[in-house]
Amino acid sequence: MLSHAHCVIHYMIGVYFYSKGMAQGKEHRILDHVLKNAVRGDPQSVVDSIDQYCSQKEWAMNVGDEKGLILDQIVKETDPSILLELGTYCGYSAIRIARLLKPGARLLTVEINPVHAAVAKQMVDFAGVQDKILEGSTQEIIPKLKAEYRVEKLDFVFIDHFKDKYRPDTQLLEDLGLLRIGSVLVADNVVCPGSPEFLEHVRKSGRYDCTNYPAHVEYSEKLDALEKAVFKG
Ligand SMILES: C[S@@+](CC[C@H](N)C(=O)[O-])C[C@H]1O[C@@H](n2cnc3c(N)ncnc32)[C@H](O)[C@@H]1O
Ligand SMILES: [Mg+2]
Repeated sequence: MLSHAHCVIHYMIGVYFYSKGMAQGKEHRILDHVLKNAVRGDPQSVVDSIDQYCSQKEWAMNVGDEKGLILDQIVKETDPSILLELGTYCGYSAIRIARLLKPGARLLTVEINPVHAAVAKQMVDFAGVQDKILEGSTQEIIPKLKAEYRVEKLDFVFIDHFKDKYRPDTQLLEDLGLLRIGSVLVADNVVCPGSPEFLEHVRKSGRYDCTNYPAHVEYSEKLDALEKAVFKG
């Protein structure tokens, strides 16, 4: 059994680490790195700074620089006005996409974890982009997009949250009439960890034109891919 002295020592060690910021999670350490090293109002420097930290210090589940370049290319080709992201995490991909958007375009991004959403809000604010972070689950927020967030149809959707939610959330977007002919869905991690039900749906339902973009898991050499699925109606 721990003696009282042990407990006091434990507590003092805890206070020491907390005061040094070491009790914070990885997401706060990524944010601290950005706040110290990137330039306020410069989204490219925020993206670069996150990539630098996560490739050199601590791995994190941002889409990353390699798949990010493919994502950039698809966003540029699509030139979207209304965008939805499923899974914000620290805001990396939301900032990456936002830096390519024309004035007046709107990106809404949904995050279920309040710690991630809070970090992303500070990251987006520091980067100086206009992304709107909606805190809650995609299943709860997607049905509110039309009435509460003035979304008629989505031009672009980046799907990067829990892999078993890719297919039901895609079907929810279809059922609620949020997709138009030509809406572009881009799904991350379709190889690793993979989302086979989603791939089967977009490739076999006859409702999408699909393209696969092989790449690697962020900050690693493990194989992964993005899937682009263009809605045909
Ligand atoms: C892979 S990370 C997103 C990375 C981000 N797109 C990027 O590239 O910077 C997945 C995020 O989705 C969130 N998430 C998982 N399931 C969700 C759901 N059903 N609704 C909203 N967010 C969800 C997780 O909390 C996590 O922060
Ligand atoms: Mg991902």
